[in-house]
Amino acid sequence: MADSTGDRPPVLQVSGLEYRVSPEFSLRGISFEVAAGEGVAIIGSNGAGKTTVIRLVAGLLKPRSGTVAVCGTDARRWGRVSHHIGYVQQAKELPDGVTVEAYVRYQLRLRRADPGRLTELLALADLESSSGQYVRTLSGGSQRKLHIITAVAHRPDLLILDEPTAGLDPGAQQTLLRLVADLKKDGVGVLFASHHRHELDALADSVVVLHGGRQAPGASLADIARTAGNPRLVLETHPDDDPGPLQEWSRTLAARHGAVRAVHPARSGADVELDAGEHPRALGEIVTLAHADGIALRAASYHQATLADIVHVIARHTGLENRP
Ligand SMILES: Nc1ncnc2c1ncn2[C@@H]1O[C@H](COP(=O)(O)OP(=O)(O)OP(=O)(O)O)[C@@H](O)[C@H]1O
Repeated sequence: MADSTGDRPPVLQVSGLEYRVSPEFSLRGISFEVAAGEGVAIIGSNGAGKTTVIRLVAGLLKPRSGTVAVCGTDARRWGRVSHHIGYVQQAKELPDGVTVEAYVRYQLRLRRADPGRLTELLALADLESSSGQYVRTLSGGSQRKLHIITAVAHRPDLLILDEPTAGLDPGAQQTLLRLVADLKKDGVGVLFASHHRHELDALADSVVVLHGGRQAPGASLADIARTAGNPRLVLETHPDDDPGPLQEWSRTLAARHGAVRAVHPARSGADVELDAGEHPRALGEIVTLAHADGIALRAASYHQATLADIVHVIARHTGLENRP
């Protein structure tokens, strides 16, 4: 990890972690830190070992070697460190016939947290008006928010999340990411496993890249951005048509659309480079502009490297791809 954590104290220090999952798969030499208020993403393709690292840090598995220290205390002294940790598993069932209020009250008792936090926690997740609703009837996004507020009920220093927005619609994803970002601002260190760029953009200050149970040495968020390149739009005319008018028209786009960084002529049209980040509306907006100006398009498409693409490139560059 090359990204700066300033002078905030570490809430998690993982050093030389090794764990054998099966004869076919082991984690080897995993080392990283999470500082107070810092977000650290663990990324990697399917089966790279992300959940295994999460479960080791959450105390559900015991490492074969290496150390995990939480707020400066060795995690083998679990009784001393468990109250520093809040953990939200990937898929967690909620009970039948229990209201939101009753569930949060129960979790506060379970975690020996201040019972007076009920109102504050419900407000944090915007769940006040749902307090009388049965937890099983909440939307997926609200259920996930409920898990997060109960995981932080005892004011842990480290929040651990496995794929925080998986399965949620875009609106619920944004709400959830805002909730976790607010917790970071309050000084909670956040460790999360992720497959999605938008989660990194919203929460990550640094990154751990895994491939086949090993860690890409020194991989940083800057490497991710560099490897991803910028998103682009490909605008095409019919192959039998002259692409000149489309190319001529597309040259005006940089001045007319805020996300357009550069335009390059291509064989059957134009390649429109956008600024870094995600631009979910840019394609529709630019097609609308073309239509309004009488420009005939045969096809228009949006291209952005996925995290899986990026991880493969980093694994190849760092030599991890060919290691046994
Ligand atoms: N109980 C188990 N028995 C045998 N192999 C397992 C077991 N649990 C996990 N594995 C294997 O360990 C490896 C790492 O799994 P892990 O769930 O940590 O990966 P991951 O990066 O979180 O994957 P995903 O992105 O698909 O969730 C995988 O190859 C998986 O098949």
